Amino acid sequence: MAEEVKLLKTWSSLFGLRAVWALKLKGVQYESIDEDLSNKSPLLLQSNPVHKKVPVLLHNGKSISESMVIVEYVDETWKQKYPLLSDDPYERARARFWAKFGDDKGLSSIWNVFIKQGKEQEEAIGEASENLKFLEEELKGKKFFGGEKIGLLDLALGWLANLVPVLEEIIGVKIIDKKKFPLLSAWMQEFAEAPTIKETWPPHDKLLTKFRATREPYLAAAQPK
Ligand SMILES: N[C@@H](CCC(=O)N[C@@H](CS)C(=O)NCC(=O)O)C(=O)O
Repeated sequence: MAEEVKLLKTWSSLFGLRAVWALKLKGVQYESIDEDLSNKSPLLLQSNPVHKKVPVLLHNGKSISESMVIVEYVDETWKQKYPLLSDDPYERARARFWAKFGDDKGLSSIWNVFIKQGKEQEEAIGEASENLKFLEEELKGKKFFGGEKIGLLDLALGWLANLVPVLEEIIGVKIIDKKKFPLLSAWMQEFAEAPTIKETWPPHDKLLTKFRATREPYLAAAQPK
């Protein structure tokens, strides 16, 4: 029986990209369905009734939500090609730990650099740098977080390579400085240049427009009344 694989996402969702990358690295054929998040489809509401968010993977009618859950599901379901996690339980645990760290601490600290200004932004830069130092350390002796090739943790942290240069351009502040974070900077380049990643990278100009608009309400709220 032919498999039915569908992915609900948006063009700009960095979480959605994790699922796209996992499916593409595995060579899984799938139908991509772009959602309008201002008018969510009945399919999205039915398949992710708890969070009502993209991405959602639909595999032979079963729905799987949360990007990193999807990445692991894809890895376990299409085992033969391109394993995303090591066979070693300790390595697997580390990859999952840093993936969670990236979402829990990394993303929010970098987002704060983007939306804050003045002293608050300086504090956020300090916090983001402390978090980035851990990731720089994790890359020692490796080309990718997964070792010689892209693995689960690279997909989890792909937003760093994808989003941070856009945010930096908008605010005119360097968050991942080459001198301070040479390994992370080299990784960002290697990751972005990998064929599967490059072909799915959202257009830079479109991201700039989207994130400029996303920042506007934060700037307006900071204006003295
Ligand atoms: N933790 C979720 C986050 C997903 C998420 O935040 N998706 C956003 C798009 S980037 C969304 O669907 N937002 C719609 C909403 O919040 O109503 C994951 O990893 O999948």
